[in-house]
Amino acid sequence: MSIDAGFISIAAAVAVSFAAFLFYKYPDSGFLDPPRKSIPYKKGLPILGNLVEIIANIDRYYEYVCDIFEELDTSTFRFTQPLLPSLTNTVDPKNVEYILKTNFENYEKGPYFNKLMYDLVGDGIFGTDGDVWRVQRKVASRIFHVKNFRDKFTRVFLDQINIASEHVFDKAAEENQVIDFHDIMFRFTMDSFAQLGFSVQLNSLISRADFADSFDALQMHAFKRFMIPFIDTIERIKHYTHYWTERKSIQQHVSTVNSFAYGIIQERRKKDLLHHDEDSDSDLLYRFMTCKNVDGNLLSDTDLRDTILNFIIAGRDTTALALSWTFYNLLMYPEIEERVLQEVQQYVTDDVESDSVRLYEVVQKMTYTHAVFYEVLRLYPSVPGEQKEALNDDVWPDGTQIRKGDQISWQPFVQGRITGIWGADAKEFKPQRWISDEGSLIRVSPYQWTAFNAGPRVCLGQNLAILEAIIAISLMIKRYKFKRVEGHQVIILNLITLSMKDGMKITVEKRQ
Ligand code: HEM
Repeated sequence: MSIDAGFISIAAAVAVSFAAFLFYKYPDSGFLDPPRKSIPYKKGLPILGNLVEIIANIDRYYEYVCDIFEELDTSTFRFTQPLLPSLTNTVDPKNVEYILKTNFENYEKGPYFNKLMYDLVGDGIFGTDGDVWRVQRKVASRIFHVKNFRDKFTRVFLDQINIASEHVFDKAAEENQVIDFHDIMFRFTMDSFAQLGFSVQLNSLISRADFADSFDALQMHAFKRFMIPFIDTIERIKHYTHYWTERKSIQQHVSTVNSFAYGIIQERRKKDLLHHDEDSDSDLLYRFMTCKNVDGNLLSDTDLRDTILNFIIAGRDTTALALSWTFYNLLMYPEIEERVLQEVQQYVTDDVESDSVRLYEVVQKMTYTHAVFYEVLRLYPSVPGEQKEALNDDVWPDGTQIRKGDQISWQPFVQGRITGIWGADAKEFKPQRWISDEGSLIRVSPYQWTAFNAGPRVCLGQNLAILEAIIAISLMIKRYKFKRVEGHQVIILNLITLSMKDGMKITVEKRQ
């Protein structure tokens, strides 16, 4: 035997022994991520753990997680995966309360989350912790007061629905067009938030803004980063090959959203030199342009870009999706649609419809419509899953032992469908469950119904979103009868938000 052949034989024997050792050490879990005694886990492949199954189920990720909770009959379990941090999932409201409130200081978004989301959220409110987060939350919270809700925000929503009526729905009804309701809702919430947050008239309801596609592509990429190792390398290769394809690379999408955000900032800087007006002197952008950061300095354009993009994620996608899933359910259940219509006709009379202050007052009284919206967010929460990082070892109320650096996750989507939490009819759409025998809305613990998050980081726009949704539902249902398009299926698309794969195609009829 030559020296080379001998060397190859030895190397092969070492490799085979090492592989056998890995198979022995990780028979059903990920490399370097063995099971732990205190936490049930989902058995997977040797060395690869759950990685392959997760990738195979990526399009139905939260339904897949729901299946595992049911299969293992547990309220907490771990995935094991090679090359990714340990991930523990829980649906137990006591654990969720502990993570979000009782031991809030121990659970941060953390550097891992921030790194994966950085292209999109930068150092904005969604990706940061500690003082940097606290300052942004305080500044932003200044716009959420009753006077703004009543005198400004309601008017904006009314104006934008009127634009949608004139430019989209009336036209679709007259020309018997098929339109994508999901897309229209994204344009409605985008234009509404741009107007109330940045005093910008985007008019994307009139013609679609190209930045929206880039924004969506970046969200899809960020979601995949949590699930697929080396996704950035794959994207980098695509970046160098994109000249031969039609598709934009991630870097190009980043430039598109950046130009959009910097454009808004430049316009405002120019405008402020020329004149002041009541709206832009008190809006969100103004508050951030005039505040000081933790170092006592005014925010840079990069900080302002992060603010704009974070609030667009917050203000556009979440509410657009909630509205899309609301009409999806109304079209599925005509008897529920009929009850909403009756309530709307009772409260939103023609004179109320043209008076934003009265509209603001009456929508607060519409119990059934609120119940429908809450039920939608129980089964179709706009943010289906959440993730944080443990700063120190910890023990959860159910005894789960968490280690420093672990990623932990709770899923509003899964929590909403668990029979142990909501009863045997958990998966059924029943708005009535939100209404007490006395006819008032039932308050459910925010650690059980986590659609708006809870604790110190509860959604800052919760009341704004509910107001916007109830107004939009009321005006659309009062004016139009939407119809599903035969043969078109609405399919869940899991991103960071709960989207619709091919949108929701509808036709429109005007109501008399
Ligand atoms: C149906 C609509 C909405 C839903 C379901 C929703 C849900 C949520 C959830 C789950 C979070 C926590 C996200 C996380 O920390 O990872 C959140 C945070 C937040 N939301 Fe909303 N949201 C909605 C609408 C809005 C709107 C319209 C705004 C407008 C300003 C908004 C502003 C925010 C902000 C600023 C945060 C960050 C809070 C913080 O970290 O301190 N949201 N929202």
